[in-house]
Amino acid sequence: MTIHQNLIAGEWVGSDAVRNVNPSDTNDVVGEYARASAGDTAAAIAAAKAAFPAWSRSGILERHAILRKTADEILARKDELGRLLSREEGKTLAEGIGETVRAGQIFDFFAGETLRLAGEVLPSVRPGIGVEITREPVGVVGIITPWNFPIAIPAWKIAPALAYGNTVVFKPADLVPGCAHAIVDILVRAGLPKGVLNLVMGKGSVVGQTILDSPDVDAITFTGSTGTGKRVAAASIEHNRKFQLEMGGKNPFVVLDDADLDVAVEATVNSAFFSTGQRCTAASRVIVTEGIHDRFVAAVAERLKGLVVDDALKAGTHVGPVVDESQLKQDTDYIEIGRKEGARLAFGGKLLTRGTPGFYLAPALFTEATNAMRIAREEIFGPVAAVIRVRDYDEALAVANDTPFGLSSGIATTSLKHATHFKRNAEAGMVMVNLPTAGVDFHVPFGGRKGSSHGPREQGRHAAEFYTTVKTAYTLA
Ligand SMILES: NC(=O)C1=CN([C@@H]2O[C@H](COP(=O)(O)OP(=O)(O)OC[C@H]3O[C@@H](n4cnc5c(N)ncnc54)[C@H](OP(=O)(O)O)[C@@H]3O)[C@@H](O)[C@H]2O)C=CC1
Ligand SMILES: O=C(O)CCC(=O)C(=O)O
Repeated sequence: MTIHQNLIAGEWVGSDAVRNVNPSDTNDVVGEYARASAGDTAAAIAAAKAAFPAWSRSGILERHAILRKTADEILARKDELGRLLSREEGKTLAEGIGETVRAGQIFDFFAGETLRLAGEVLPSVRPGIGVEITREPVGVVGIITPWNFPIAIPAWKIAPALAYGNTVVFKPADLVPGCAHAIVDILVRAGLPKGVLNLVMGKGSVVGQTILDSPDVDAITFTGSTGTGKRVAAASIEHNRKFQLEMGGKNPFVVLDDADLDVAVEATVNSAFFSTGQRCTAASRVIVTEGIHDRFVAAVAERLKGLVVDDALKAGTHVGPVVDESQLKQDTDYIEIGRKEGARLAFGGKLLTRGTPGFYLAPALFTEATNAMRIAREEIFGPVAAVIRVRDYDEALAVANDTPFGLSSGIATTSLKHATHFKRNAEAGMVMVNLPTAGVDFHVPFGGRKGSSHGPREQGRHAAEFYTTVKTAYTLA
């Protein structure tokens, strides 16, 4: 089997490789991927540092052409790349192709941003002096990504980093090196100069930690768990570098008595269970007012009965497997915790056997949960949701906001008054009305509040805030 190598200073290197398997069928080896050492990672950082002066001064047309070409190739190969994604991560083929298209659109968007770079010219408060405000690249950006969006998250970090003139050391999650390798290969063939983008696949404790500890990394953008996020923060403060964190969520979806039942059920099932619930924007707390509660729970259970949990690549599968054994254990441990806490398992929650050895779990719906239970407070990151019964809108809003997290939140209602009030008062970075909490646009800001996020927003033109640094220049006329 060919080894997919790391890219350091423009050279594909590495012979120490591991096999990556398909979570739908652990007998299926997706590929062999090189593992970078701490020394390889240091070499990648040095290469990015050496490439920075030239790349930061490169023409915007060159950057535009490379990003545009990358977008075109990703979009042209969406079926093949989407299939690779589903094979290594376990989301369904439709979800894998959808995510690949989103990655192509992100590269396209940031290709356009290179042509829209702008500054400001202002008069000084002192007569006879001019003031210019410009944005400059930050330097070497360390990009550390999770396994749950193996192509979209790397795309929404790599594309703006390069568009604004930074160089990159990219460390993808160990579970999903395939998509990472594929997009780096596309970018290099699109004409990226040597050293501008370096790929270091391997373990977080080795590769990731080397990036965190390096004084030559000027900024780190991270998506993943709260625990690792805190390490990124501590190391970055130590090195006085810029950092941006996207971490967990415990997102609420509120269903009011006046909701359209079909809309509420569809949004809940999508939010909680699609992509196997493995989205930081997934709704895992469904907060339902008394008047609709029983009808709503019955309708959700009915809808869940119709969901096919099976091999991600099979036609007709609605929910693929959990990503690996350790995440499956985390999910089933929490299902047991929920039972012991006194919540009622109204649907699913059992391990499933399919035609291939994979990590299959029936979507689990708890009812009679309270917001104090661990299943309502801690991120599970699987197809597990808890319904919490409340009296009215005011209590629903209070429960929705009673969480250490603040990424996304949603409401199902036909009341303009409640929708408007919820949009203004939900303590979250993103609010959805009659829509799932997950599944966001690629051209607008993405991010949260409280324990979910730190630093400037990702995506859209707001991404410039993290990937550039502002300079104010004064000139005596
Ligand atoms: N909000 C989100 O989008 C996500 C949240 N999670 C949450 O995190 C839990 C665990 O998932 P997991 O993938 O282990 O999350 P991690 O936070 O461990 O992984 C995210 C990234 O950080 C890397 N990493 C791990 N340790 C270090 C370190 N010491 N220094 C630098 N980088 C490091 C990982 O590498 P490697 O893969 O090699 O370990 C990976 O690339 C999930 O169950 C879920 O609750 C997970 C993924 C996404
Ligand atoms: O909901 C989405 O579209 C994005 C979710 C995401 O970025 C995540 O789960 O990490």
